[in-house]
Amino acid sequence: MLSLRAINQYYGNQHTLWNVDLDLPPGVCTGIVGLPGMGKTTLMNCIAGLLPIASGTMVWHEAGASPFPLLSGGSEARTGPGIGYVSQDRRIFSQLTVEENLHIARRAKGETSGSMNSDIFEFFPELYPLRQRRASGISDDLQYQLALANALVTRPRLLILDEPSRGPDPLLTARLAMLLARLTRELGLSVLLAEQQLGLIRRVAERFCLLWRGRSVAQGHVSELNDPLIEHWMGTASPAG
Ligand SMILES: Nc1ncnc2c1ncn2[C@@H]1O[C@H](COP(=O)(O)OP(=O)(O)OP(=O)(O)O)[C@@H](O)[C@H]1O
Repeated sequence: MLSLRAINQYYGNQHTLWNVDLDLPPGVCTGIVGLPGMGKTTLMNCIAGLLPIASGTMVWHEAGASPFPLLSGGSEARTGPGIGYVSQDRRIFSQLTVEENLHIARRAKGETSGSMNSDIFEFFPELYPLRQRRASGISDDLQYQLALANALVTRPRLLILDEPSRGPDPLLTARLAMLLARLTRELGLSVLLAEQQLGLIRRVAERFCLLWRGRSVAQGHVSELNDPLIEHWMGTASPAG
């Protein structure tokens, strides 16, 4: 489990994350919700090691192992427990083949063994016959699957997905829900998903964290993400407090 405590982050003088606490248990998908500009991507980038944190703690707990603090460096330090990240722009190499993309993803995480890990195709069977195809020549949906496969090929313990529904042909609700259910249930993966589409959050997430102006203002089981709460923090009216 990853435990965040009192995380603060600044862009220059702009205080962007304010004392954020969050636990990401194994086998659970947690949805980060909030209006645009509330800090979802910033929080994910901090967890992934792509942005520095001003203060707070971020500790990985694994059964039978010593707690592993994640704050000692940039993204390299996050490779200990293993974090896979699919950003809004997906980051695949479009001129390379599907197989070459997976190979580079493994090398980028320091895995040098020559054989391709075929297990990944169990989760993405549609990519298997396309192994030698250039990524630019496959559909948007399959490109998103490839970005997911790249993030998962080194078997991370935490998967972070930033706004998967933003793509032009999104791998949407039903398929993403099925995939995340398998990843959490079969692999015990922790999943953190930022998303403005509440329908997707309700379908795939078990827990939620609602951000408002960089503060975690509500957390709980996704069944508690009810209309009054959403209206209060994501409606047109300005919330009090
Ligand atoms: N690189 C940056 N430099 C300065 N300010 C930034 C930077 N990136 C984001 N911000 C600001 O930080 C705040 C949080 O932005 P962030 O992108 O994390 O929000 P978000 O909830 O992910 O929004 P969206 O849903 O639009 O992606 C916003 O006020 C944004 O303008």
